[in-house]
Amino acid sequence: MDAIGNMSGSYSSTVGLFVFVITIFGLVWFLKRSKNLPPGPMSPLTILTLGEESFIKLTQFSKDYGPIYCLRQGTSLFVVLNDITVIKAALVEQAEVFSNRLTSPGIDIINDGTKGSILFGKGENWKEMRRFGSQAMRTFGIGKRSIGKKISEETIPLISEFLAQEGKAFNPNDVINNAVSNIICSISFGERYEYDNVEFQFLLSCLQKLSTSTSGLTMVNLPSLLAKFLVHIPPFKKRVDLFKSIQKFVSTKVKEHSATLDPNDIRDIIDMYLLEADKQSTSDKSFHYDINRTWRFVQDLFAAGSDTTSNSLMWAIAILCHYPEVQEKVFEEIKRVVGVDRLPTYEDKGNLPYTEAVILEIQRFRPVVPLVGRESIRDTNLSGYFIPKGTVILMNIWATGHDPLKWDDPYDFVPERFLSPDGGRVSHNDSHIPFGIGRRVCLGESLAKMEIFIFFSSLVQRFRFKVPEGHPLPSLEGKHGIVFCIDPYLVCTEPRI
Ligand code: HEM
Repeated sequence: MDAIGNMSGSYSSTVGLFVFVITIFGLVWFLKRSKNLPPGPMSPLTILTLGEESFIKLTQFSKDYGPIYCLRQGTSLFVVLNDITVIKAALVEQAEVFSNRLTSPGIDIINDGTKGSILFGKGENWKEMRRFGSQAMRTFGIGKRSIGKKISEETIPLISEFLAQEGKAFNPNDVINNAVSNIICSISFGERYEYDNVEFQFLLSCLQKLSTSTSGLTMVNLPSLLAKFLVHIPPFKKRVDLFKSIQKFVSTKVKEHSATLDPNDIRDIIDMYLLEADKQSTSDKSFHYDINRTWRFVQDLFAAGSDTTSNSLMWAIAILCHYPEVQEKVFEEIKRVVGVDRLPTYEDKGNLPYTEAVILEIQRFRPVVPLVGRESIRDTNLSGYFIPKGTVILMNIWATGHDPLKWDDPYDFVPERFLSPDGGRVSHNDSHIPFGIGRRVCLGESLAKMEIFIFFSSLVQRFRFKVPEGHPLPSLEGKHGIVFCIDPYLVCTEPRI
């Protein structure tokens, strides 16, 4: 018995020693890795307490901790980049290290996987989708089949809808969203829809519900096992069902396109995708294109391009109501340069510097994507600090646009800051990055600029926007989901022509 007792005693002291050594090693490893991290608040719950205006609170932290600092949520490390110098040092000078989007196996499950996704894709799959997306944008966005003409055509029903309100108070959100989404329908499906089309409205309602349903910073730690369970219960189940509806919608279009595909006449993005899928089926390259995942690419375009552009226009109209003198100056410039007998086109932009400066200032003053999440794919050094692999990187676009070292009176709305002293030219500021920066810069930047310019200048040419009598000015506080949205408001229009 004594021998057995001695054996078990020496066994437990060996295990105890082993645990002790592992703990010491773990502690040394942790301290080594924690050494030289950027400064930041110590609480492991800071991210959870940020709430809706996370980008504003994150900007305030930079007053205490500087342009680069870190936060923790449980075991996840977040590094926030708040000025253009650190953002360029990371996302441009070390583009490869920071080229992954913020995601996790858990989030990926909730989002129905990332295969074929340009927005959330990683590694080689993302690179191929990005190459494909850039080619698609060149061809259907700004290239030979210029979308400028289609956007100008879409202003006609848009203006009709505004006229149909006959000056009564209304919320312009739905009609603007119809026009903007129709542009993505044109490049993706090769067709636009009437605004009362049931199919179209069904698609938009799914996309709308998806963009407001659960997701975000606080889910970074979501374990895959839990995510696999959550997708079967509300509200996550609803998200999965919405994905299925969009998949069904796009798959019908894919079938129709397959049946009529002519490789010599590529009509839209679905045709381009089908052709790539066909090419890859006969090559020995790894398989990136899957016809059953076409919907994912198209859905990403809507997800990234619809709410962002609509909300930019919604902010624009609200801001014009707040600054009627700016609205009059834009109208006067358009009247002088373009006249009132035709609608402005994208080609007029170079001759309308004040109009362009107002658009740039709207995007600085109220950036619709104030915060962008990325992830480091390996250990690295940034601005003298150690950044471990897997760190969540937050690019604070709000902070760069409101940096007092780069802008005079950053919280004031002053379009002239984007003009040369004589007002004849637009002048740029490198801290103005509403479309992000680096390898994952907005794929639809050129398209969005075109849409915003054409819709905005056409609406201002045709209407004077006013707050309905007895109503308050639209609130400029906004709500931060994935997109920084303006709160619903009412406006009325006075036709100018
Ligand atoms: C006012 C309108 C828009 C704004 C402010 C905006 C802004 C942004 C921003 C900040 C990013 C992240 C960039 C980064 O990580 O550095 C992004 C990504 C993206 N945007 Fe836009 N966007 C707009 C419109 C559009 C449109 C119209 C489309 C296409 C139809 C589009 C497609 C995309 C895509 C596909 C990505 C992901 C790119 C990637 O991960 O490689 N966006 N956008």
